[in-house]
Amino acid sequence: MSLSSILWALWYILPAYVANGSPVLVGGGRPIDGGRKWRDGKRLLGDGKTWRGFIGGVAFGTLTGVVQYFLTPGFYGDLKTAVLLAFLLSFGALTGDLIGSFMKRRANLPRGAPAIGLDQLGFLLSALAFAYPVMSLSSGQMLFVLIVTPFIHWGANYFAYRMGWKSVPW
Ligand SMILES: CC(C)=CCC/C(C)=C/CC/C(C)=C/CC/C(C)=C/COC[C@@H](COP(=O)(O)O)OC/C=C(\C)CC/C=C(\C)CC/C=C(\C)CCC=C(C)C
Ligand SMILES: Nc1ccn([C@@H]2O[C@H](COP(=O)(O)OP(=O)(O)OP(=O)(O)O)[C@@H](O)[C@H]2O)c(=O)n1
Ligand SMILES: [Mg+2]
Repeated sequence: MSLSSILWALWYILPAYVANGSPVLVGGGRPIDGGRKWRDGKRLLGDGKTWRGFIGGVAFGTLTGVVQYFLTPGFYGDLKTAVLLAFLLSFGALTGDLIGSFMKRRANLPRGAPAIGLDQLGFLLSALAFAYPVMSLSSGQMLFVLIVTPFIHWGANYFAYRMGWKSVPW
């Protein structure tokens, strides 16, 4: 695979990364599950999934797509496509994140406990699936993004931990 197709793959997926990373900075407040429990007596999603994090993440991710369009209009064709793609990548990423937390709670893992694989790739697979109908990566590019995202995710989380934004480095 060429270097340029690798760089375009990272450019394509960037809104999903911003959407997934920004709740750490903008999240908080009322949890999406409203404190409700599932029939197993555990929380539906937990206090780590908030409305402010979800909506803020979708907003920043979508905004990223607007900025990307003005930097590389040719990649998207038109602004509408760029915005729709960024919205679907962001909404997909954060929906995948919620599904991941739902699964973690069912597996009796407390908020913030690591779930290797799910934490690093759940949001990504969901983002790719939501965005697929609008614009998609080649299979080689998808494979590349799937391989590098766990490393970027770990790097970003470690960075956020060192900055004091997160209490755990994962
Ligand atoms: C390849 C190796 C070994 C290392 C890579 C090192 C690397 C790429 C470091 C990135 C450092 C960096 C710029 C981090 C962003 C800071 C940040 C906000 C991190 C928060 O990460 C939280 C984490 C939450 O994950 P979880 O919910 O799944 O547990 O999110 C992971 C983040 C990513 C997968 C994406 C990485 C982030 C970016 C490429 C840029 C994201 C930019 C923002 C979030 C800023 C937007 C915020 C606002 C308010 C505008
Ligand atoms: N929809 C979201 C997603 C994340 N966050 C914030 O971002 C932090 C890190 O996100 P994440 O690692 O996904 O949550 P965890 O606290 O690890 O919870 P879980 O075990 O459910 O993944 C959360 O603690 C929370 O402060 C938020 O407010 N709203
Ligand atoms: Mg976590």
